[in-house]
Amino acid sequence: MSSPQQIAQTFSQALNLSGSPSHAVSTSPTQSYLAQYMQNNKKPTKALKPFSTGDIKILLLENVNQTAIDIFSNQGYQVEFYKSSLPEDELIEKIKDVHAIGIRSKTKLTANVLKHARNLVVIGCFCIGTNQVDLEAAAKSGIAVFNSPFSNSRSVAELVIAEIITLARQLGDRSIELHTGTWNKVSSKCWEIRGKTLGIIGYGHIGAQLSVLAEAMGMNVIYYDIIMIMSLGNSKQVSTLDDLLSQADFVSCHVPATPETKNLLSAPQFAAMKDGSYVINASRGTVVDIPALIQAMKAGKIAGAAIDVYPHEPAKNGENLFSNELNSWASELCSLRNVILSPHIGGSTEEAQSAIGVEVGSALTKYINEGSSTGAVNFPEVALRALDLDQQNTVRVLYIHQNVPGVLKTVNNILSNHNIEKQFTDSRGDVAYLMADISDVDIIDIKSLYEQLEQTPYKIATRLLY
Ligand SMILES: NC(=O)c1ccc[n+]([C@@H]2O[C@H](COP(=O)([O-])OP(=O)(O)OC[C@H]3O[C@@H](n4cnc5c(N)ncnc54)[C@H](O)[C@@H]3O)[C@@H](O)[C@H]2O)c1
Ligand SMILES: O=C(O)CC[C@@H](O)C(=O)O
Repeated sequence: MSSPQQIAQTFSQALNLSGSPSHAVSTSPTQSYLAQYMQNNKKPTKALKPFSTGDIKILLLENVNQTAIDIFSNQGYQVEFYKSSLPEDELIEKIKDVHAIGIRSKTKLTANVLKHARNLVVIGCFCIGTNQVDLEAAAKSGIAVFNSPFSNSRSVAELVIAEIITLARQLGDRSIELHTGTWNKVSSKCWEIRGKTLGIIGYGHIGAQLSVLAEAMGMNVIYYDIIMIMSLGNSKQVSTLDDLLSQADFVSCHVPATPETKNLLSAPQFAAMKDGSYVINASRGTVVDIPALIQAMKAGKIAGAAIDVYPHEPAKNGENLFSNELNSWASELCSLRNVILSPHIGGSTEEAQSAIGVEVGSALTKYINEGSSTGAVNFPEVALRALDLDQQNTVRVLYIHQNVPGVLKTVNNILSNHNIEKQFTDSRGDVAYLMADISDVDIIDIKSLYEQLEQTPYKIATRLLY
């Protein structure tokens, strides 16, 4: 029979974190098991404990809200926080060791950046848009991505209402004039919004909210979307973008950044709009072709525009929009009358940011602690009831793998010496995710289980929670 010292050595090897595979999250619990074992030379009654949350490192960029920092700190995670995004070389350095990263819209998590992330298990986009992340590269590396699908929708819709009125009344110009002392009391080409038609492109969370607010103010609402969507109130879906452009006095974009929505509004679309109509873009900077908009405004076709998002946005506050040579149109746009420019603040309210912090912070915590991927945008959605910590010697197996035949047979064979209490598996594209709670697991089994799962040819990432 092995002496306690021999067993201690075996456990230490199993635990050696420097040699341990990147997705294993376990340190002190097993050490405490070991201590008990060495004292008594018999198995402790409660051998396995959850991994130590103090080992989890989280990198938060772009001034993610305090509510998220509080959630992570309360878990005991190590949190590193930055107000702005980071240049790519610094990001690559920082991302190497962290288990989770929280970003907003500026940080580009490309395949090149992600390939340096040795321990990363999850990405939190503390916003709606996820176009800044290479979602496929993340999934193929076993990294789940979460966002906040609607916590800032109302804030964006309210900003757009403000912009519609501001454009209709040329309020921005009057304010700029009076800031330099010029009194310019005019009513020519200033309108009420009551009775005017708002055309919404993209009738999702934001478009639908906007529709309700606009109707409450007496506007007629039409919308265009690539899918059939139930209209709210008296709004009406039109079947083509041209239908919308030819009828609307105000056109507001609320679509995601996709190859199909790149330059969705460009010269031909501006030409199809009503004379003297207005353009609003608070979606993504790729959706409206700004040089074409400038030409349409100079020609008098478009009477005003409100732009909140840009193709190349500064990385932090204080940086100049004009200094990026890719924004060479910026000074020409600024010289035009009745143009409202805002620095991507559609979702920037206290209410939205704190709700997003709670929502995404909680999703990340659930994924790290329990493996639950419900709500992930790039990943199979898999969840089991929380691991029953009072149950003896139970381990949760999280196994992310290629979606190919034969995996379940192999994995269940590896687990077959244990009681599989519950199991759930699902796939999305090329990636599948299996979660199983197994009991009757001795601490010595854990290393062996881990190694066997890691050696399977389809493995993307393995985590064992206990
Ligand atoms: N300015 C900001 O601060 C801010 C804040 C939040 C969201 N956003 C952006 O707003 C956009 C919309 O957000 P949401 O929450 O309403 O999204 P959503 O997914 O709920 O709705 C988007 C809608 O656009 C439709 N759509 C997609 N492609 C289309 C196309 N080619 N033509 C017409 N319709 C199309 C979809 O079918 C969907 O109904 C996103 O890009 C998001 O990133 C910006
Ligand atoms: O807060 C941000 O940076 C992004 C806001 C918005 O564009 C979103 O996608 O939710």
